[in-house]
Amino acid sequence: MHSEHASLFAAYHHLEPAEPGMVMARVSCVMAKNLLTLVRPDTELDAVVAGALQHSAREAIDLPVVGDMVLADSRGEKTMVVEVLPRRNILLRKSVVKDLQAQAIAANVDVVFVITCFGPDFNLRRLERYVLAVRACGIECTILINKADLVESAEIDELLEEIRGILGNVPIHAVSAHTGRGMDGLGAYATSGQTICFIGSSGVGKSSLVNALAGEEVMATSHNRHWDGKGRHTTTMRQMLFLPGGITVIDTPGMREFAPWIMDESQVSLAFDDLEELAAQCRFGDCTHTAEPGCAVLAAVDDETLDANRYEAYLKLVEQTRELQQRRTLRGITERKQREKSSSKALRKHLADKGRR
Ligand SMILES: Nc1nc2c(ncn2[C@@H]2O[C@H](COP(=O)(O)OP(=O)(O)OP(=O)(O)O)[C@@H](O)[C@H]2O)c(=O)[nH]1
Ligand SMILES: [Zn+2]
Repeated sequence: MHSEHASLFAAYHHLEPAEPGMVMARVSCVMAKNLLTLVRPDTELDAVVAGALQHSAREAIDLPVVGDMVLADSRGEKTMVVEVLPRRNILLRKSVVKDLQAQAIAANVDVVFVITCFGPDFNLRRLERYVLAVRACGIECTILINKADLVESAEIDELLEEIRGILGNVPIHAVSAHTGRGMDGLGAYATSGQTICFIGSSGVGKSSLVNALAGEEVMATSHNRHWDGKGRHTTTMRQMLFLPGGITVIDTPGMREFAPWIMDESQVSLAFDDLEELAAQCRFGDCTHTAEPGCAVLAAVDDETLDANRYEAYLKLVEQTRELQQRRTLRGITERKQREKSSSKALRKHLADKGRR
């Protein structure tokens, strides 16, 4: 039934539990916080997250996310996910609700399609943030610019050139879900066993592209989708779809913002390999590329071989990363002190109770 996961299950084979009733499965949908759907090569099952796993999770991203490989206990009335197996990768973004926290989008992904579209809403800076976020997670990224049917060829070429100038060598495809233009170029990604995650703002045509890739209507688009009466569509959960040809698609709801989640500076360099190459030629090993003599990065900005906006985006990200690291360290210290305080209080109470007995 779900033979598309065969290669992934093969890769995790050594972790398959021997105990009867324990199964290895992949998370295909996260409905509520602890209500999940799992798939195995032969079946699909509903599950809940075991209490112990919920309690041991230090952060929300430690809990199962769509795409995760998990171990589940199917002996009881309800199948319970007891462990999240080591992830090959995880796509994260900065949480929009909780400062200093990451939000998990999907795990064990082969390629992320960052979708945007031609038209007045196109925003280069936003596209840059999406690409940064994906690359900073060490995941391969491809840009699809949809609705190519709405513009002239010359306009398409101009925009592609501008993006390449700024983002370097990211693969870009101008496509149209409506006419099928450029869809052939996606064949290389759409091979059996691959997991493709679609991200992009609402209305860029993610669902339409999934359908075009599938060659049939596997998803409702905004044309024919049900609305919940509050102006939102009802398919807000992340979900996995299985396309003919053994391709797994993880579709995400349209997101207004996709801020990169970056915990240390080495991740910044993952997203700026062009800049790092230049940095290797700076005179000083600890060059900050802001004022030093012999800085190859500044020289490249001066002679315009490095885009000034890209340079600024880099500096901003490095600064944000340092600030975030500092704040996380401070928060860690406060939390540790609080824990110490409450455990010594508990100990004192325990001793006092013992003394009374
Ligand atoms: N002209 C044109 N319109 C398109 C194309 N692809 C999608 N659309 C239209 O764009 C609108 C949004 O398409 P959807 O596929 O629902 O977009 P989505 O990104 O899935 O939206 P969310 O689910 O809200 O994130 C619909 O009216 C589509 O008909 C295309 O290639 N060309
Ligand atoms: Zn430098």
